Amino acid sequence: MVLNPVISKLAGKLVVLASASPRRQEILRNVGLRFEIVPSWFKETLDKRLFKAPHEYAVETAKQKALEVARRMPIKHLKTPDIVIGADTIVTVDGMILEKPVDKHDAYRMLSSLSGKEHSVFTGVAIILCHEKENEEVDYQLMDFYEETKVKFADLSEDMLWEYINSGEPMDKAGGYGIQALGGMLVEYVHGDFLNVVGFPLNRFCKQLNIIYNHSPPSLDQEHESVHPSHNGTHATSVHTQPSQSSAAKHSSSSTTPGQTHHTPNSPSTSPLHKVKRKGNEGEGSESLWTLVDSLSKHTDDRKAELHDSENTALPLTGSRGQVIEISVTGHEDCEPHEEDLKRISQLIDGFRASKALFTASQLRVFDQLHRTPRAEAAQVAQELKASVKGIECLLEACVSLGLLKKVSPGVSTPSCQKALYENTELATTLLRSDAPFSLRGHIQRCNDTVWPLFSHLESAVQEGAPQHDKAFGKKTSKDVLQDSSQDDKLRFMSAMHGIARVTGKSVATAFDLSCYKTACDLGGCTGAMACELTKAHPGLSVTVFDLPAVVEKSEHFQPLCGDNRISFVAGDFFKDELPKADLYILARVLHDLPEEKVNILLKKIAAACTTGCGLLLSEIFLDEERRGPSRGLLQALGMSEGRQRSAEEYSLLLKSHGFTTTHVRHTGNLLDAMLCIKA
Ligand SMILES: C[S@@+](CC[C@H](N)C(=O)[O-])C[C@H]1O[C@@H](n2cnc3c(N)ncnc32)[C@H](O)[C@@H]1O
Repeated sequence: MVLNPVISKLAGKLVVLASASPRRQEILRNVGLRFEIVPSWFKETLDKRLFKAPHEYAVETAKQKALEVARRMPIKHLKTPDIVIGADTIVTVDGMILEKPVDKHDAYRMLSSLSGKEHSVFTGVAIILCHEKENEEVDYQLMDFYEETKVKFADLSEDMLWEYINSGEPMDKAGGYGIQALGGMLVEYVHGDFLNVVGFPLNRFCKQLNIIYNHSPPSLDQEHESVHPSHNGTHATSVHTQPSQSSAAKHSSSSTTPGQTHHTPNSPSTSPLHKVKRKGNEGEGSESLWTLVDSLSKHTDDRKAELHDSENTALPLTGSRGQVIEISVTGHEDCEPHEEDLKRISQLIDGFRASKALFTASQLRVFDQLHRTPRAEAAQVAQELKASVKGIECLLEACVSLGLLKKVSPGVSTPSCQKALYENTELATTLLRSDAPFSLRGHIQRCNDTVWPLFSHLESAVQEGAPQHDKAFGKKTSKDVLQDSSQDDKLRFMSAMHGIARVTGKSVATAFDLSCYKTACDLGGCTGAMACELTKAHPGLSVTVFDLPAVVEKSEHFQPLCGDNRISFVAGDFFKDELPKADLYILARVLHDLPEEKVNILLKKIAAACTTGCGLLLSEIFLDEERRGPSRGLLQALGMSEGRQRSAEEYSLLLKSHGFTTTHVRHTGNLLDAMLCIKA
């Protein structure tokens, strides 16, 4: 077994995986490799047309990813890794390279092109060894390889395709499928390394590591080892003793950004900072390839220039194996931030101002006032709202810039001294007026009154690992805040829930065919907004809204919502009381807020109340598998006291542990996603 000796050689070394893919992380973790994860900033934007074969593209992308991290770490993280691993997986069919789909239609295009056919999955892997020298320069040596696996898909019907796409699984996967999960059902056969399809060719990687650590790599002064073609045809290399330039290197040099000077032997550098040569030389029996990639000074002056390179630039490092490559890196240039990055960061910095401007306008009822009296001057609005003209003028202008209000220019015939007039945008009319059917005013108020104070103590919340209810409200937990709240506060809470349920209810209620169910029970159904959408969408369904007595008592404030006599309210505590009988239970925005033990108590109770075939409709924000988004879920988690946000897969596993099988997952595109599970 090649792995164990390699693992022990890696002990104590800083191994870095330049990939955020949880699948790659899992594969490597499962074999006991200890590593840090530093996702690469290199964007996968190399021009595919410039590569003769698809695997060259995958290998080049893997190299660029690994190199970007290897070069960034000494500068940004102030530590030099010993080894950086980069990988890129692509799917090819009919001469096309398929990466990750950008949206559902792209996923459809990809999956339908794979239907009934054999395709290839290539993973390019780059291993970069970093050698820190005494003068604080870092030298990099590169080894790369790729693995090909053939996969055949069954014929996929339209229904199957869409069902799979709507599961959300295709979105972050090369070729639009994940063989290790639901996508496995689409596959007829796999020829080659299965893990290569998952995202990392482990077997081949271990062999390469074995070559690195059990045959010592060449010193930088030595001639470098060369490669032989591998037996499985996945890796064809040749040995060159003469300098030559590969097509990939030629092409990628054309993508060099202004300010950089990357040179191949055919275009020597005029002012190289580092000039590095690699010589090809055949080494008997060896399978390794070493490329001296680059030297990078850690001195401060050079850092700026190197950062500039490291952001997302395709460096023409190597061509095909065994060729002489020269690289020169110009330094001492100012690192200009990208325009996009500046926009993004200033949006984030100003985000709190925008939120607070919206909260204030909503609180002062600016949108209600402009609905009553559209096209009003700031002074008029100020007078009605009993606020200062100066303050209201600033607020109205800010709201215009945020797209909440429109500023109507005085007409041509009106005197130029006439003041600007303000009116609601459509967004304000639909969502911000307090009497709009889909008003989010209650939710906005709650954000202002409850979330804002909590977030102003975020630093201590993060330091202590707990939200700061005591600092913000003088109460211990969110439950205490709710319990001790006045009748008005309770109504406000319900109004906040109501707004979100109104805007999301239809997407959730229509996400699945529920025609087989006759009775539903919405546990924690609050004002009955979801029940209303469910009865509208499913004419044969009656819904019981089950909530705490204090909530049910006040539900009449929100009635009649849709005047349907198929909706009834039952007061109770779902942890203590018997649950109303139903053949479909609904849990919308309940589980994420509960501590694990309470989640299990509740699910156990529901499972006990269910007979076989009984449904459970869950509606929550589903995080993506890698927990990289959506940010509204992750930001919400920052202020949560007891619960946790989960991915669809995590919910699915949780429900499975209580005897429910997930049949459908819908990323609705609305604020909440949905999952339908059946009691097995
Ligand atoms: C976050 S709100 C969600 C409301 C609604 N499902 C929605 O999506 O808009 C949680 C709801 O669960 C209710 N709830 C909390 N604890 C409960 C309990 N022990 N028994 C019954 N309902 C409860 C709350 O009163 C509240 O209406």
